[in-house]
Amino acid sequence: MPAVHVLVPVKALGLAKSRLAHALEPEARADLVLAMLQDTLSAAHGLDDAQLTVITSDHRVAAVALESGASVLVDPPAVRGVERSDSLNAALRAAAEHARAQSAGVDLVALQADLPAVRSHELAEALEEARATGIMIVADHTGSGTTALLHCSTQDPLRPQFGPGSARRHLGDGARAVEAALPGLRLDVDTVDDLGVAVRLGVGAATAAVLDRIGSTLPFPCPTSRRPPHASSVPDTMER
Ligand SMILES: Nc1nc2c(ncn2[C@@H]2O[C@H](COP(=O)(O)OP(=O)(O)OP(=O)(O)O)[C@@H](O)[C@H]2O)c(=O)[nH]1
Ligand SMILES: C=C(OP(=O)(O)O)C(=O)O
Repeated sequence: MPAVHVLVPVKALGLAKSRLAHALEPEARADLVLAMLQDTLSAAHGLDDAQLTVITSDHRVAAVALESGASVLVDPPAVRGVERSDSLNAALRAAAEHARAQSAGVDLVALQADLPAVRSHELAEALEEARATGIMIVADHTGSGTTALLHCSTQDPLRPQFGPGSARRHLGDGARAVEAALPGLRLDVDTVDDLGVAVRLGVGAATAAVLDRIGSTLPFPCPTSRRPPHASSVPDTMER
């Protein structure tokens, strides 16, 4: 039985990363989404005793997830193919129930899929804090969103409230905020500016390779700097 089950939701590629649509053609955007997912999963695989599940209804996303060693859960039927405001949280609730049915006491982490600069040690640090505290969030680099909801040492059902302004909702619902800096874990990439910051922090190998191929129109230098495989310190170019 795993000690922690990491749940990573990804919507259909045709709908994903609409805030990058002005800068990248649909196929390039899809490739970038898949690459950021790969790098996020690689970092999560570095956690001790972890099981990973990607929740998606997209076959290309599912293929990348399976190749990385994650399990795949299809979106629950009520939300499949429908852009409803709560479909993301419904998908996470269903996945959390599934994970708990497999292993009642498992810790849960609902993790964003667009964290190309995240490091395993950042996830481990957040998890350690949550194991001592209970329910915690990692707020995103803007302070308003949530990149991870950690649900440790509790039998309560997961209550994900992702979406714009989610940090405040999670905190209002009793979650505590992880205080450590964790710049890669906080950097969810939604805009071209976010992507530029991620490149300066050092993105994972999959994202770097895609940016090297598609990034000629982006306003920062590609080829990108790849992060060292076992980097444990934060570069001083870091921005939050
Ligand atoms: N499985 C699943 N994942 C979802 C769903 N809706 C959103 N997601 C994922 O949840 C995360 C945050 O979603 P959004 O902010 O709506 O979408 P995004 O693709 O990150 O960016 P925008 O299109 O620019 O809003 C992304 O990783 C999405 O792929 C859903 O209905 N089902
Ligand atoms: C869904 C969220 O983030 P974003 O829309 O930035 O991907 C969130 O922060 O809850």
